[in-house]
Amino acid sequence: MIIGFPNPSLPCAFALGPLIHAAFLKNFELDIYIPHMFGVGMFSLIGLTYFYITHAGLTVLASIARVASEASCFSLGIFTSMIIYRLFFHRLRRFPGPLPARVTRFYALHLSGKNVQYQVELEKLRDQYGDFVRTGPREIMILRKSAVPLVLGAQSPCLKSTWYSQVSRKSEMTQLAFSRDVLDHKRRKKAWDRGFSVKALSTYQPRIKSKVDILTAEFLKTAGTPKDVTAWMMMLAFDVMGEIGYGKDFGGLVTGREHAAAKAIHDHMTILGTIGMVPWLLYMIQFIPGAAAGYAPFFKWCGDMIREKKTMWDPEKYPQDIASWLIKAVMEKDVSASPTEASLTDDGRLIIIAGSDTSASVNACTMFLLAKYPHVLRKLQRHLDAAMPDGPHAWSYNQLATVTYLDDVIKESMRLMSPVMTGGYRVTPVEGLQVDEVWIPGDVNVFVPIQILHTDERYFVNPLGFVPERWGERKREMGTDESLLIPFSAGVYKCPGDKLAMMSMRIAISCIVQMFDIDFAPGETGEAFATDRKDAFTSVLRPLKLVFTKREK
Ligand code: HEM
Repeated sequence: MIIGFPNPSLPCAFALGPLIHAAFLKNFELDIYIPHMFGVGMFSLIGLTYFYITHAGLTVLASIARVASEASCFSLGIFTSMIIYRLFFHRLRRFPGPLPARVTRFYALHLSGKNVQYQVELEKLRDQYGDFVRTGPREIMILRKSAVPLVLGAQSPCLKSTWYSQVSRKSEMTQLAFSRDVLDHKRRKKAWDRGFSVKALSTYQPRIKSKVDILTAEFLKTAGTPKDVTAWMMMLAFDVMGEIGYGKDFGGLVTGREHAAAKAIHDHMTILGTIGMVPWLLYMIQFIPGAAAGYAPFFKWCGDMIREKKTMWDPEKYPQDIASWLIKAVMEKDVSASPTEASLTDDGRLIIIAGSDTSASVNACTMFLLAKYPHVLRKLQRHLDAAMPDGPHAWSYNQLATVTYLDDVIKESMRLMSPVMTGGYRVTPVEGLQVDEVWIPGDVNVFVPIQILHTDERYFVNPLGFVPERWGERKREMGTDESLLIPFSAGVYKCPGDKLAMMSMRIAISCIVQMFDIDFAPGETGEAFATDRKDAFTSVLRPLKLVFTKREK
């Protein structure tokens, strides 16, 4: 018997749920406050239990049982309210989409978790529901070419969505890519851009070539025997980014083994890519002791490198790598400087994460496509031979500028097998966004899935064919719209490393193609490689066995 004390009945606890939801939860960007809510929830439960024991004369067990049933009723009230609201009253209620997706982000996690091929699941949703699909309680996937400038373009009013708060909700504590503060992002991007200037790129070019030389020497040594290009292109990309990013050698190409830092990233990529479907879940995982332990070698490597570079800083020396450009801004207290030690270290990780898997994926996919379409390989070889008739010894980056077909091949490879498949999530401005005949309300997450757009038959003739000529000699005939090729995204959040990536891919692909014929290894069809690409924000590829045979003169 409790006399004179608050005695909330179970119906009261249930009724409190919708009240809290209507007054508080539904009006905030909850994703980033989930840990706080858990904290408040736990604190309240313990407090209430203590109260019933000390002030209401209940035994410990009775008190726990009572709080548990009240908490269950309260949760039931909240979830019932949420479900009813999301289904029948939400501003997106009229948009088509699967029922569970309207209710919870966990449905996206379920779709992604099936086979880590979210891009395939999204394609099915597009086929079933059309160009505007409600893929989450407050998320719309848009498949219209007019959405590209509106959502991603330089003049777009859309900002980065909650997806980018998965590490911290404070921009000054995170890497550039996760900065949601417009001014912070704009300021900091200038430091990155300096690291990709024409002059900086010219210092990187011979160093990339020297890494590619190690790779081609290895291919030459073992010519005719099957090579896993997925693994080798990854080691090349990491060695390149170690060199260009930090002036350090990961040593993958020489040892033939993945560096511990690289392995730390790859071991967790698919799981993190999937959990990222529910950004607040990913945000919370970092608070679980030991959950990020697998990443430790990578975090340590980047942290050590940044510290070492700061200690050895020489203001007189022209920066030789991307990290040095970022550190230069910090040392000179430039406005573009990474604001905190934490954000600088996180930027340091971004250098490797952003620059390696993406380029590795394009290189491996291009090798696959050249093996599958030998007439394209032959044509590219003819163009390279014409530009550099004296063969590999006369290879020159300047001469490559005349081989426009090389860029056509790379672009077509990125169109057909985009290394970033789904792409960045944005949030609409308060006044909403008009896309053709459809008005999307404000404060709604939107995205244009890159891979599906790239293979949309309305926008690309023969969308599943590998036709590099669509970017060159047949551009007009095929009506190619370059603005719809967005492997590097677009607008203010566009990849600043695009020119470095293009340079690096040009060097790698031209050197390999100039020296070798490329075929599938016996028993390898490339079928699984092509169809089983995982979508972990950047793509994760299966091994692919190819044979590189030295070309006859
Ligand atoms: C083929 C290679 C590459 C592809 C396809 C690619 C693709 C992308 C895409 C799609 C984004 C935007 C992601 C979003 O909207 O959230 C991005 C951002 C970024 N990329 Fe790349 N990238 C590549 C290579 C590189 C390289 C070599 C670097 C050099 C370190 C780099 C650095 C960055 C950075 C710093 C951002 C964040 C930009 C921002 O938030 O403003 N990327 N990249």
